[in-house]
Amino acid sequence: MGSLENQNSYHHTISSDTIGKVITCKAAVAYGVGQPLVVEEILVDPPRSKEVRIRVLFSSICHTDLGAWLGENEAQQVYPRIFGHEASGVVESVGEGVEDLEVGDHVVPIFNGECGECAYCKSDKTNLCGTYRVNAFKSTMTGDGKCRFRTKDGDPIYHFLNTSTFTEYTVLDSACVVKIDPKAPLPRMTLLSCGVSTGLGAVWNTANVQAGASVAVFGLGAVGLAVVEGARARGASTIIGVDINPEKRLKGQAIGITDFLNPKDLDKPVHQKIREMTDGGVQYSFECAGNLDVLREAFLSTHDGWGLTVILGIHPSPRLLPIHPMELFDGRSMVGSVFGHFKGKSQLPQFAAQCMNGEVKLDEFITHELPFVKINEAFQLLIDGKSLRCLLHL
Ligand SMILES: NC(=O)c1ccc[n+]([C@@H]2O[C@H](COP(=O)([O-])OP(=O)(O)OC[C@H]3O[C@@H](n4cnc5c(N)ncnc54)[C@H](O)[C@@H]3O)[C@@H](O)[C@H]2O)c1
Ligand SMILES: [Zn+2]
Ligand SMILES: [Zn+2]
Repeated sequence: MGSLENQNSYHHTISSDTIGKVITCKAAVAYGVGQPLVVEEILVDPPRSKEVRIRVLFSSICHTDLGAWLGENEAQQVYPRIFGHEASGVVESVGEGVEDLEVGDHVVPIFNGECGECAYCKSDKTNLCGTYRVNAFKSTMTGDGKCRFRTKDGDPIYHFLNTSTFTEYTVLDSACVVKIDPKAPLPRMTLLSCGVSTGLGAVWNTANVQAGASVAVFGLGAVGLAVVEGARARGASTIIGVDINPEKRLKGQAIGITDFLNPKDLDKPVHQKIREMTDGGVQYSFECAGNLDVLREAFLSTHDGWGLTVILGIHPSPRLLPIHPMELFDGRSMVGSVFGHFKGKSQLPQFAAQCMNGEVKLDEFITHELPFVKINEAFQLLIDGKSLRCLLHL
């Protein structure tokens, strides 16, 4: 395992020997809520019509994987299952009818697919595809409703978020695979598969933050810090980072927060403090902690009349929004953002170019690297608040 920089010229040779055949490879299989993942050999079927099989080279762990594995957030509880949705890799083979991808292409999977043809894909108001949108309650392939993974005993292993990347080989609908410039460093492109695109996109596409704006970001994990990076790149003049983990202050400052607040250190609710600091409230707040009490604080931190709160965190059921409808009469609004409102297949290549030319800085986001077999350690780093993204080498 070399350093990140060495891998910027990473190349993986794909042999044609496996095309059309079942592949035996290593995967990290979840057998139950919160149980350590088991790294073992599984069988991966060839891709069927409009599907693609990928050799996953790098995968990182997003809080959504953690929440699903802990049974905390909205997700179907079916086992055995292969989690993981933030990755990069190379196309090993393509099924019938796949025209835009070929063997050897460098790709990132997207959990929120884009068919390009349905009413949703043709609308510029949404990035939710009618067929391939993210669905936490789906655990099989779209085409035939079956699994492409099996245990060595032949039992099905279920899929997760259209992707399942904690495995050396995975099968995806081609609508959920984005081709990336082969010159782009794959280790860093892994971040574009979820966390960084989600955070940046929420600022650029969902809120459309402009230069000079004031912003508050609640939860400084990879998603929240990508919001910070997006706000910095747009020239926001005030970027307040809020986190209960004091270690996030330095990380936030390295990327671009102008102020850090730890709600535990305050003698008043954090929204009151933010309103005092910003002459009545920030223009934009972003909830990236997945906590409804935090969401209420984020909502009340914005200025009345024009404040906008963007929800990025995934919230547990069955609680509902923590606001009274009359509070909306004060002119604050709230909107959800999935995958930063990026239409993955059509817009991610351009975003990747902006990351490569330095407009967006990705340096701070990969804090750890581990071999795939140490995946449970990587989960623990995220649970303990020590890592932003731990890059697993498969
Ligand atoms: N909308 C989407 O498309 C999308 C995509 C990716 C992730 N997510 C969700 O975004 C959230 C963040 O993901 P991540 O990978 O950055 O997670 P993370 O675990 O790395 O970061 C979460 C941060 O929130 C902080 N936090 C926890 N409780 C808090 C509180 N009460 N007040 C302030 N800060 C608090 C933690 O200390 C941590 O720094 C998760 O809920 C995840 O499921 C949504
Ligand atoms: Zn994610
Ligand atoms: Zn579509």
